Amino acid sequence: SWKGLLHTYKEYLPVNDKTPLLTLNEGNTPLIPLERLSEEWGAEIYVKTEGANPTGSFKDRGMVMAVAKAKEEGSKAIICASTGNTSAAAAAYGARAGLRCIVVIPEGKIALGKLAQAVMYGAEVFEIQGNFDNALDIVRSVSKKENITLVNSVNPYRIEGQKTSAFEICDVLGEAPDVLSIPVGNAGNITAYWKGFKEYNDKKSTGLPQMHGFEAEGAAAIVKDKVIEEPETVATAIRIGNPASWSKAVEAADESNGQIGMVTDEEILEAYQFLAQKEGVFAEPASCASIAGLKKQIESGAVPKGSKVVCVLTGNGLKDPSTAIDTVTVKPTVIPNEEEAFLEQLKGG
Ligand SMILES: Cc1ncc(COP(=O)(O)O)c(/C=C/C(=O)C(=O)O)c1O
Repeated sequence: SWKGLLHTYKEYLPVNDKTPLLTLNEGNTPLIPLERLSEEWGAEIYVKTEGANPTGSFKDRGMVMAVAKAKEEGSKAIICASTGNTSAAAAAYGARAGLRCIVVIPEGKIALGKLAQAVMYGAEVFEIQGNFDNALDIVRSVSKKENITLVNSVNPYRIEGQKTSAFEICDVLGEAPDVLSIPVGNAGNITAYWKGFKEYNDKKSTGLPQMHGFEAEGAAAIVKDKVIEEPETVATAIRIGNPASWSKAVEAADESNGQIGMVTDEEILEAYQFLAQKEGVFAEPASCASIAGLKKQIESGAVPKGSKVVCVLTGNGLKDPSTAIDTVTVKPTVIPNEEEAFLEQLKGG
Protein backbone atom coordinates (compact mmCIF):
# COMPACT_ATOMS: atom_id res chain seq x y z
CA SER A 1 0.00 0.00 0.00
CA TRP A 2 1.02 3.63 -0.50
CA LYS A 3 3.30 4.96 2.27
CA GLY A 4 3.62 8.60 1.22
CA LEU A 5 6.28 10.47 -0.71
CA LEU A 6 9.39 10.37 1.52
CA HIS A 7 9.19 6.59 1.57
CA THR A 8 8.23 6.07 -2.08
CA TYR A 9 10.70 8.44 -3.74
CA LYS A 10 13.53 8.51 -1.18
CA GLU A 11 16.14 7.80 -3.88
CA TYR A 12 15.17 11.07 -5.58
CA LEU A 13 14.80 13.09 -2.36
CA PRO A 14 17.20 14.50 0.30
CA VAL A 15 16.07 11.77 2.70
CA ASN A 16 18.72 10.18 4.93
CA ASP A 17 18.52 7.87 7.92
CA LYS A 18 18.08 10.88 10.23
CA THR A 19 15.14 12.29 8.25
CA PRO A 20 11.82 11.62 10.04
CA LEU A 21 9.57 9.73 7.62
CA LEU A 22 6.74 12.19 8.15
CA THR A 23 3.56 11.47 6.18
CA LEU A 24 -0.16 12.09 5.91
CA ASN A 25 -0.22 9.71 2.94
CA GLU A 26 0.30 12.55 0.49
CA GLY A 27 0.88 11.87 -3.20
CA ASN A 28 -0.31 9.08 -5.48
CA THR A 29 -3.12 11.35 -6.70
CA PRO A 30 -5.45 10.34 -9.55
CA LEU A 31 -4.61 11.05 -13.20
CA ILE A 32 -8.09 11.24 -14.75
CA PRO A 33 -8.75 11.18 -18.54
CA LEU A 34 -11.20 13.89 -19.69
CA GLU A 35 -13.16 11.95 -22.31
CA ARG A 36 -15.66 14.66 -23.29
CA LEU A 37 -13.18 17.55 -23.47
CA SER A 38 -10.66 15.35 -25.30
CA GLU A 39 -13.34 14.59 -27.88
CA GLU A 40 -14.48 18.20 -28.17
CA TRP A 41 -10.99 19.72 -28.34
CA GLY A 42 -9.25 16.98 -30.37
CA ALA A 43 -6.48 16.19 -27.89
CA GLU A 44 -5.74 13.46 -25.32
CA ILE A 45 -6.33 15.35 -22.07
CA TYR A 46 -5.77 14.16 -18.51
CA VAL A 47 -6.04 16.03 -15.22
CA LYS A 48 -3.72 15.44 -12.27
CA THR A 49 -6.11 15.97 -9.37
CA GLU A 50 -3.88 17.33 -6.63
CA GLY A 51 -6.99 18.23 -4.65
CA ALA A 52 -6.96 14.58 -3.56
CA ASN A 53 -3.95 15.25 -1.29
CA PRO A 54 -4.46 15.21 2.51
CA THR A 55 -5.03 18.99 2.85
CA GLY A 56 -6.59 19.29 -0.61
CA SER A 57 -3.76 20.82 -2.63
CA PHE A 58 -0.34 20.02 -4.19
CA LYS A 59 1.34 21.93 -1.34
CA ASP A 60 1.36 18.73 0.74
CA ARG A 61 4.08 17.33 -1.53
CA GLY A 62 6.48 20.15 -0.82
CA MET A 63 5.48 20.63 2.80
CA VAL A 64 6.08 17.05 3.89
CA MET A 65 9.66 17.36 2.65
CA ALA A 66 10.28 20.86 4.05
CA VAL A 67 8.79 20.06 7.47
CA ALA A 68 10.60 16.72 7.75
CA LYS A 69 13.91 18.47 7.04
CA ALA A 70 13.09 21.29 9.50
CA LYS A 71 12.48 18.69 12.21
CA GLU A 72 15.64 16.79 11.26
CA GLU A 73 17.63 20.03 11.66
CA GLY A 74 16.19 20.57 15.12
CA SER A 75 13.87 23.43 14.23
CA LYS A 76 11.03 24.08 16.67
CA ALA A 77 8.93 26.37 14.49
CA ILE A 78 7.99 26.95 10.85
CA ILE A 79 6.62 30.07 9.16
CA CYS A 80 5.11 30.94 5.79
CA ALA A 81 3.26 33.62 3.88
CA SER A 82 0.35 32.19 1.97
CA THR A 83 -2.67 32.84 -0.23
CA GLY A 84 -4.13 29.91 1.68
CA ASN A 85 -3.03 26.45 0.54
CA THR A 86 0.56 26.75 1.72
CA SER A 87 -0.67 27.81 5.16
CA ALA A 88 -3.13 24.91 5.28
CA ALA A 89 -0.40 22.42 4.41
CA ALA A 90 2.16 24.00 6.75
CA ALA A 91 -0.38 23.93 9.59
CA ALA A 92 -1.20 20.26 8.99
CA TYR A 93 2.38 19.01 8.65
CA GLY A 94 3.53 21.27 11.45
CA ALA A 95 0.88 19.74 13.71
CA ARG A 96 1.85 16.26 12.56
CA ALA A 97 5.50 16.94 13.31
CA GLY A 98 4.87 18.72 16.63
CA LEU A 99 6.30 22.03 15.44
CA ARG A 100 4.95 25.52 16.12
CA CYS A 101 3.42 26.93 12.91
CA ILE A 102 3.05 30.65 12.11
CA VAL A 103 1.21 31.72 8.97
CA VAL A 104 0.69 35.17 7.42
CA ILE A 105 -2.19 35.54 4.96
CA PRO A 106 -3.64 38.56 3.12
CA GLU A 107 -6.50 39.98 5.21
CA GLY A 108 -9.87 39.13 3.67
CA LYS A 109 -8.41 37.48 0.57
CA ILE A 110 -8.22 33.85 1.62
CA ALA A 111 -10.76 31.20 0.60
CA LEU A 112 -12.90 30.04 3.53
CA GLY A 113 -11.87 26.38 3.41
CA LYS A 114 -8.19 27.29 3.62
CA LEU A 115 -8.69 29.58 6.62
CA ALA A 116 -10.73 26.85 8.32
CA GLN A 117 -7.81 24.46 7.85
CA ALA A 118 -5.14 26.80 9.17
CA VAL A 119 -7.10 27.57 12.33
CA MET A 120 -8.24 23.97 12.88
CA TYR A 121 -4.72 22.55 12.54
CA GLY A 122 -3.71 24.98 15.28
CA ALA A 123 -1.49 27.42 13.37
CA GLU A 124 -0.88 30.91 14.71
CA VAL A 125 -2.70 32.85 12.00
CA PHE A 126 -1.90 36.48 11.17
CA GLU A 127 -4.01 38.35 8.60
CA ILE A 128 -1.75 41.04 7.17
CA GLN A 129 -3.24 44.32 5.93
CA GLY A 130 -1.51 43.83 2.60
CA ASN A 131 -1.17 41.22 -0.13
CA PHE A 132 0.74 37.94 -0.44
CA ASP A 133 3.87 39.64 -1.78
CA ASN A 134 3.96 41.96 1.24
CA ALA A 135 3.48 38.96 3.53
CA LEU A 136 6.30 37.03 1.85
CA ASP A 137 8.71 39.95 2.22
CA ILE A 138 8.01 40.13 5.95
CA VAL A 139 8.23 36.41 6.70
CA ARG A 140 11.47 36.03 4.70
CA SER A 141 13.00 38.77 6.84
CA VAL A 142 11.62 37.49 10.16
CA SER A 143 12.73 33.89 9.51
CA LYS A 144 16.30 35.18 9.18
CA LYS A 145 16.18 37.07 12.48
CA GLU A 146 14.36 34.45 14.53
CA ASN A 147 15.16 30.76 14.69
CA ILE A 148 12.11 29.86 12.61
CA THR A 149 12.26 27.78 9.41
CA LEU A 150 10.74 29.42 6.33
CA VAL A 151 8.65 26.86 4.41
CA ASN A 152 7.57 28.92 1.38
CA SER A 153 8.66 27.55 -2.01
CA VAL A 154 11.89 29.57 -1.84
CA ASN A 155 12.83 26.73 0.53
CA PRO A 156 14.42 24.21 -1.88
CA TYR A 157 12.96 21.26 0.04
CA ARG A 158 9.49 22.40 -1.13
CA ILE A 159 10.62 22.05 -4.76
CA GLU A 160 12.08 18.61 -4.02
CA GLY A 161 8.79 17.36 -2.62
CA GLN A 162 6.67 18.88 -5.37
CA LYS A 163 8.72 17.41 -8.23
CA THR A 164 7.36 13.94 -7.29
CA SER A 165 4.12 14.64 -9.15
CA ALA A 166 6.06 14.57 -12.43
CA PHE A 167 7.31 11.10 -11.47
CA GLU A 168 3.77 9.85 -10.83
CA ILE A 169 2.54 11.20 -14.18
CA CYS A 170 5.34 9.41 -16.05
CA ASP A 171 4.75 6.20 -14.06
CA VAL A 172 1.06 6.17 -15.00
CA LEU A 173 1.41 7.26 -18.65
CA GLY A 174 4.60 5.26 -19.17
CA GLU A 175 6.26 8.43 -20.48
CA ALA A 176 6.08 12.23 -20.15
CA PRO A 177 3.10 13.89 -21.85
CA ASP A 178 3.63 16.19 -24.86
CA VAL A 179 2.39 19.14 -22.80
CA LEU A 180 2.14 19.86 -19.06
CA SER A 181 -0.32 22.71 -18.39
CA ILE A 182 -0.11 24.34 -14.97
CA PRO A 183 -1.30 27.47 -13.13
CA VAL A 184 1.45 29.90 -12.05
CA GLY A 185 1.41 32.05 -8.92
CA ASN A 186 4.71 32.22 -7.00
CA ALA A 187 6.08 29.81 -9.69
CA GLY A 188 7.45 27.15 -7.36
CA ASN A 189 5.26 24.41 -8.80
CA ILE A 190 6.18 24.87 -12.49
CA THR A 191 9.83 24.92 -11.35
CA ALA A 192 9.34 21.68 -9.43
CA TYR A 193 7.57 19.84 -12.25
CA TRP A 194 10.29 20.74 -14.76
CA LYS A 195 12.98 19.55 -12.34
CA GLY A 196 11.08 16.28 -11.84
CA PHE A 197 10.56 15.61 -15.54
CA LYS A 198 14.28 16.23 -16.23
CA GLU A 199 15.42 13.96 -13.40
CA TYR A 200 13.10 11.14 -14.46
CA ASN A 201 14.14 11.53 -18.09
CA ASP A 202 17.81 11.33 -17.11
CA LYS A 203 17.16 8.18 -15.13
CA LYS A 204 14.45 6.45 -17.18
CA SER A 205 14.37 8.17 -20.59
CA THR A 206 10.72 9.12 -20.09
CA GLY A 207 11.00 12.10 -22.43
CA LEU A 208 10.19 15.74 -21.67
CA PRO A 209 6.94 17.74 -21.98
CA GLN A 210 6.57 21.30 -23.13
CA MET A 211 5.85 23.32 -19.97
CA HIS A 212 2.86 25.64 -20.39
CA GLY A 213 2.29 27.87 -17.37
CA PHE A 214 -0.67 30.23 -16.95
CA GLU A 215 -0.98 33.35 -14.83
CA ALA A 216 -4.22 35.18 -14.12
CA GLU A 217 -4.37 38.30 -16.32
CA GLY A 218 -4.71 40.58 -13.28
CA ALA A 219 -1.55 39.10 -11.74
CA ALA A 220 0.49 38.32 -14.86
CA ALA A 221 3.92 39.63 -13.84
CA ILE A 222 5.87 37.18 -16.01
CA VAL A 223 3.73 37.62 -19.13
CA LYS A 224 3.76 41.42 -18.77
CA ASP A 225 7.39 41.33 -17.60
CA LYS A 226 6.75 43.68 -14.72
CA VAL A 227 5.94 43.39 -11.01
CA ILE A 228 2.21 43.82 -10.49
CA GLU A 229 1.97 45.96 -7.37
CA GLU A 230 -1.77 45.43 -6.83
CA PRO A 231 -2.53 41.98 -8.28
CA GLU A 232 -6.23 41.22 -8.62
CA THR A 233 -7.99 38.00 -9.66
CA VAL A 234 -10.96 35.91 -8.56
CA ALA A 235 -8.42 33.05 -8.38
CA THR A 236 -7.14 34.22 -5.01
CA ALA A 237 -4.63 31.36 -4.80
CA ILE A 238 -2.58 32.96 -7.62
CA ARG A 239 -3.19 36.60 -6.68
CA ILE A 240 0.58 37.10 -6.65
CA GLY A 241 2.30 40.04 -8.35
CA ASN A 242 5.99 39.26 -7.86
CA PRO A 243 6.66 35.51 -8.26
CA ALA A 244 9.59 34.38 -6.09
CA SER A 245 10.60 31.77 -8.71
CA TRP A 246 10.03 34.08 -11.70
CA SER A 247 13.33 33.33 -13.44
CA LYS A 248 13.02 29.58 -12.90
CA ALA A 249 9.54 29.59 -14.44
CA VAL A 250 10.88 31.36 -17.52
CA GLU A 251 13.75 28.86 -17.65
CA ALA A 252 11.31 25.93 -17.52
CA ALA A 253 9.24 27.40 -20.34
CA ASP A 254 12.29 28.24 -22.48
CA GLU A 255 14.18 24.98 -21.92
CA SER A 256 11.08 22.90 -22.67
CA ASN A 257 10.03 24.96 -25.71
CA GLY A 258 6.84 25.79 -23.85
CA GLN A 259 5.53 29.16 -22.71
CA ILE A 260 4.03 31.24 -19.92
CA GLY A 261 0.63 32.61 -20.89
CA MET A 262 -2.24 34.33 -19.12
CA VAL A 263 -5.98 33.81 -18.82
CA THR A 264 -8.76 36.19 -17.77
CA ASP A 265 -10.98 35.67 -14.74
CA GLU A 266 -13.84 35.09 -17.16
CA GLU A 267 -11.91 32.30 -18.92
CA ILE A 268 -10.97 30.80 -15.54
CA LEU A 269 -14.57 30.84 -14.28
CA GLU A 270 -15.85 29.37 -17.56
CA ALA A 271 -13.37 26.47 -17.28
CA TYR A 272 -14.23 26.15 -13.56
CA GLN A 273 -17.84 25.39 -14.49
CA PHE A 274 -17.47 23.28 -17.63
CA LEU A 275 -14.83 21.06 -16.00
CA ALA A 276 -17.26 20.26 -13.15
CA GLN A 277 -20.39 20.07 -15.28
CA LYS A 278 -18.93 18.13 -18.23
CA GLU A 279 -16.38 15.90 -16.47
CA GLY A 280 -17.44 15.78 -12.81
CA VAL A 281 -14.16 17.28 -11.63
CA PHE A 282 -14.38 20.19 -9.14
CA ALA A 283 -11.18 22.18 -8.75
CA GLU A 284 -10.69 25.62 -7.22
CA PRO A 285 -10.55 28.60 -9.60
CA ALA A 286 -6.74 28.96 -9.77
CA SER A 287 -6.41 25.32 -10.81
CA CYS A 288 -8.71 25.94 -13.77
CA ALA A 289 -6.24 28.41 -15.27
CA SER A 290 -4.48 25.31 -16.63
CA ILE A 291 -7.70 24.20 -18.39
CA ALA A 292 -8.59 27.70 -19.63
CA GLY A 293 -5.05 28.16 -20.92
CA LEU A 294 -5.04 24.82 -22.72
CA LYS A 295 -8.36 25.67 -24.40
CA LYS A 296 -6.88 28.88 -25.80
CA GLN A 297 -3.72 27.15 -26.98
CA ILE A 298 -5.60 24.37 -28.79
CA GLU A 299 -7.82 27.02 -30.43
CA SER A 300 -4.76 29.01 -31.52
CA GLY A 301 -2.86 25.91 -32.65
CA ALA A 302 -0.07 26.53 -30.14
CA VAL A 303 -0.90 23.02 -28.90
CA PRO A 304 -1.39 20.77 -31.94
CA LYS A 305 -4.46 18.51 -32.28
CA GLY A 306 -3.82 15.01 -30.97
CA SER A 307 -1.35 16.18 -28.33
CA LYS A 308 -1.21 14.20 -25.08
CA VAL A 309 -1.72 16.83 -22.36
CA VAL A 310 -1.78 16.74 -18.56
CA CYS A 311 -3.42 19.70 -16.80
CA VAL A 312 -2.48 20.06 -13.14
CA LEU A 313 -5.53 20.76 -10.97
CA THR A 314 -3.68 22.15 -7.99
CA GLY A 315 -6.46 22.51 -5.43
CA ASN A 316 -9.77 20.95 -4.43
CA GLY A 317 -12.91 22.88 -5.39
CA LEU A 318 -14.19 22.58 -1.81
CA LYS A 319 -11.49 25.02 -0.69
CA ASP A 320 -13.45 27.97 -2.02
CA PRO A 321 -17.22 27.36 -1.58
CA SER A 322 -18.05 31.08 -1.69
CA THR A 323 -16.72 31.55 -5.22
CA ALA A 324 -18.64 28.47 -6.38
CA ILE A 325 -21.94 29.73 -4.96
CA ASP A 326 -21.33 33.34 -6.07
CA THR A 327 -20.32 32.59 -9.66
CA VAL A 328 -22.28 29.47 -10.69
CA THR A 329 -24.65 30.17 -13.59
CA VAL A 330 -27.59 27.97 -12.55
CA LYS A 331 -28.47 29.02 -8.99
CA PRO A 332 -30.41 26.81 -6.51
CA THR A 333 -34.24 27.18 -6.48
CA VAL A 334 -36.07 27.62 -3.17
CA ILE A 335 -39.36 25.65 -2.96
CA PRO A 336 -42.08 25.36 -0.25
CA ASN A 337 -42.49 22.03 1.56
CA GLU A 338 -45.04 20.83 -1.06
CA GLU A 339 -44.66 18.14 -3.70
CA GLU A 340 -46.92 20.04 -6.14
CA ALA A 341 -44.70 23.09 -6.10
CA PHE A 342 -41.65 20.88 -6.60
CA LEU A 343 -43.25 19.04 -9.55
CA GLU A 344 -44.20 22.42 -11.03
CA GLN A 345 -40.56 23.52 -10.87
CA LEU A 346 -39.29 20.22 -12.27
CA LYS A 347 -41.54 20.68 -15.29
CA GLY A 348 -39.91 24.03 -15.83
CA GLY A 349 -42.93 25.94 -14.56
C1 LIG B 1 -4.60 26.10 -5.86
C2 LIG B 1 -3.30 26.72 -6.29
N1 LIG B 1 -2.97 26.67 -7.59
C3 LIG B 1 -1.82 27.22 -8.03
C4 LIG B 1 -0.94 27.86 -7.18
C5 LIG B 1 0.31 28.45 -7.76
O1 LIG B 1 1.42 27.61 -7.44
P1 LIG B 1 2.86 28.31 -7.43
O2 LIG B 1 3.07 28.86 -8.81
O3 LIG B 1 3.83 27.25 -7.06
O4 LIG B 1 2.77 29.39 -6.40
C6 LIG B 1 -1.23 27.95 -5.81
C7 LIG B 1 -0.30 28.64 -4.91
C8 LIG B 1 -0.64 29.02 -3.66
C9 LIG B 1 0.28 29.75 -2.83
O5 LIG B 1 1.24 30.35 -3.29
C10 LIG B 1 0.03 29.75 -1.37
O6 LIG B 1 -0.79 28.92 -0.92
O7 LIG B 1 0.65 30.58 -0.68
C11 LIG B 1 -2.43 27.34 -5.35
O8 LIG B 1 -2.78 27.34 -4.05
